[in-house]
Amino acid sequence: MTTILEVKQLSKHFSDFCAVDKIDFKVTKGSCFGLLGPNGAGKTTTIEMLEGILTPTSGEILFNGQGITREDFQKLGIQFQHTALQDYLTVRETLNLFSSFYKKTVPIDDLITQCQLTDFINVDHRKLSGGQKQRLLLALALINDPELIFLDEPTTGLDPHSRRLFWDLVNDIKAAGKTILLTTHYMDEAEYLCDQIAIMDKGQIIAMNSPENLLREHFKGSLISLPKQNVASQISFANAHYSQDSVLIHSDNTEATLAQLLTEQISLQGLQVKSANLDDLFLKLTGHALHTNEEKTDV
Ligand SMILES: Nc1ncnc2c1ncn2[C@@H]1O[C@H](COP(=O)(O)OP(=O)(O)OP(=O)(O)O)[C@@H](O)[C@H]1O
Repeated sequence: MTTILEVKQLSKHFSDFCAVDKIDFKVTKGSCFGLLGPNGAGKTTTIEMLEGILTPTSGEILFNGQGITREDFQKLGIQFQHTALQDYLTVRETLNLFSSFYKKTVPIDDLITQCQLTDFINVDHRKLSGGQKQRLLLALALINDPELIFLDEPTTGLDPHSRRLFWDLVNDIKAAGKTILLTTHYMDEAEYLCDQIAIMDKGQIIAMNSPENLLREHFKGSLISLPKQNVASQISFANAHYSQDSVLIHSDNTEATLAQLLTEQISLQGLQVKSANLDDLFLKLTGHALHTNEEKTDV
């Protein structure tokens, strides 16, 4: 497996604030690599250094084994969280305009088909829905036939149908041999799309592996979820995490844990035994949930 991108001890400080703190990772050619984490974790700062938008405070970025150069930046495709597009242009005119910025481009009609924009080519881009706009931004990121494509939180705010459609497009791009680096704070998106993920929190990478291996590594048994109101006081289990509405117990022996709950006269109403997902992993690793300010209590 060939490494297309390697990051060594990369850091970014804004004055005395450390937004990215000595991170290391490698991205394999043809894979989808995910940077995951809550708001403020340092994901955008990281990819903006990789894209050449921000200058790192320290560390190295290697592209195809060599220090990344200005020419290499031409081989990247970037879908920003917010891209300012020229007003009054249709979808096709916008694609034509961006196409004129590059020496090497792919045929616009191919991009229109690939990104499912056929029905909107003559529509002013300002009239597109959220999902349609994201597909246009994806087409713009692909216009220079890039080797490596950065997608910065591409499905934030989209409805479930539009997200699914976008995920299918990303998988098609990967199947065509392109490499994708994606940031997201949706764990299900990372689980669905990414071959490798790095979980970031407070500027650091706190776990990195394939989603399956991460879950296997950190959750040996089952995950028992109980509504919080069933538990009057803190229960005497190791590995109990309190989230907003529930108590999660990581159990190596489901039967024994259920027996203990009954012994402690805790109601099993609403109890679920489930497989752990990446949200559960984030809670376990950091003590706080990805989307709310929740607290963990180990008792
Ligand atoms: N130009 C800047 N000056 C000062 N602080 C900054 C600057 N840019 C980012 N930060 C801070 O660095 C931290 C990381 O921000 P960053 O945008 O990289 O996070 P993120 O993980 O991408 O979050 P989000 O999901 O909200 O986009 C945040 O605390 C942010 O306030």
